Amino acid sequence: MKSKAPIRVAVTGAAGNIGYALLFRIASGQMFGPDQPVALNLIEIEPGMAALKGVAMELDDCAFPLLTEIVQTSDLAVGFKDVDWALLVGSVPRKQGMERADLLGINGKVFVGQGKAINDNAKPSVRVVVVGNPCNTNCLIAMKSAPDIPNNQFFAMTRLDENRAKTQLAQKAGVSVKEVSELCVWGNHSPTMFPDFYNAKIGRLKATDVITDAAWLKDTFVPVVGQRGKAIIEARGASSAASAANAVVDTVRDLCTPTRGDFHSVCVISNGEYGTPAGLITSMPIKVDAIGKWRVVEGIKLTDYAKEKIAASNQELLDEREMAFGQLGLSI
Ligand SMILES: NC(=O)c1ccc[n+]([C@@H]2O[C@H](COP(=O)([O-])OP(=O)(O)OC[C@H]3O[C@@H](n4cnc5c(N)ncnc54)[C@H](O)[C@@H]3O)[C@@H](O)[C@H]2O)c1
Repeated sequence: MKSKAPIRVAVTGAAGNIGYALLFRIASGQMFGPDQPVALNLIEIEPGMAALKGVAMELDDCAFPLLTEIVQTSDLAVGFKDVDWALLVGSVPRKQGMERADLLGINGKVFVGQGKAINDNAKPSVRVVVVGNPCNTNCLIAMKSAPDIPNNQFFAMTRLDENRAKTQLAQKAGVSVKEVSELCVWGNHSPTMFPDFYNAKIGRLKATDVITDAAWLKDTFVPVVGQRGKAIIEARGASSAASAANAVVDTVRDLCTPTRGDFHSVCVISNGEYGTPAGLITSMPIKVDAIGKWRVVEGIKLTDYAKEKIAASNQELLDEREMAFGQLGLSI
């Protein structure tokens, strides 16, 4: 049988913690399937190139049958050349004394450059998933900087938040996590996100009929999910890496696969669905149809409490956009 043409995947921040947990899963076939060859374009900034060489050596040493090529570069034009997917993981971390606005401005510049390079070098069908924080606003900036690439090919990641939320509900209910479905995380990938427990299901039941402790849902579950990243840093001394990489695999795989059953949370361009401000990259429930086109799931009923929480998270995104776009001279 003739083998398929490789899918070319660019990963920025490839020598970082998430990169180290992600690349081996892509190369082993967990993202695109066991018969789909992949080529990896690994992108780092200059100081990361030596470590990247070591990562590439380890990829070689795995002798992955599906891995056809490894490109190592700090040149964005080379890194994004002809890619089918651009996974934007690298990002400048917030340092002590740095204001949120400073972080938005510094990363904003990075994502302007990456957006332009994707626009000019990637395949027109490229799909872009932003992981590096603040991922929603970084994604919006990359999207604005890539005017030739349709807006619906840009995504930011809240799947880790969804996975975290599902496990919290499963553990509270004493059931397997596979029993938990229809749990959308709405809004910004930040502590303001809202994991919608009202519409979640546990088995065939409403989650709120299984977990009847409303105070726990509002006052423990929601903040635990929102603060989980911080709790991991406190426990591990480093931020979530393997679980974040796992969520990247989940996100891309589910964007490539027609959805059977449950929807998933992905930050996408809003067209005003559910009252979200149009033009933002915000997290909503997504399904993919038989020809691979994604759409926001319609008809979900939101409680007033949920609407309030989602509006607050989207307001944070509007504020981030204003701060970042002002500094970068981008227009809304
Ligand atoms: N969306 C999510 O759910 C989620 C979850 C966890 C982490 N994150 C974010 O993912 C990002 C990466 O996390 P990590 O733990 O791998 O960080 P890390 O610091 O271990 O690695 C980041 C890597 O990116 C590289 N880098 C920095 N700027 C770059 C640029 N302009 N181009 C290419 N490479 C660049 C660095 O050299 C470094 O190797 C962080 O912003 C983190 O906050 C997001």
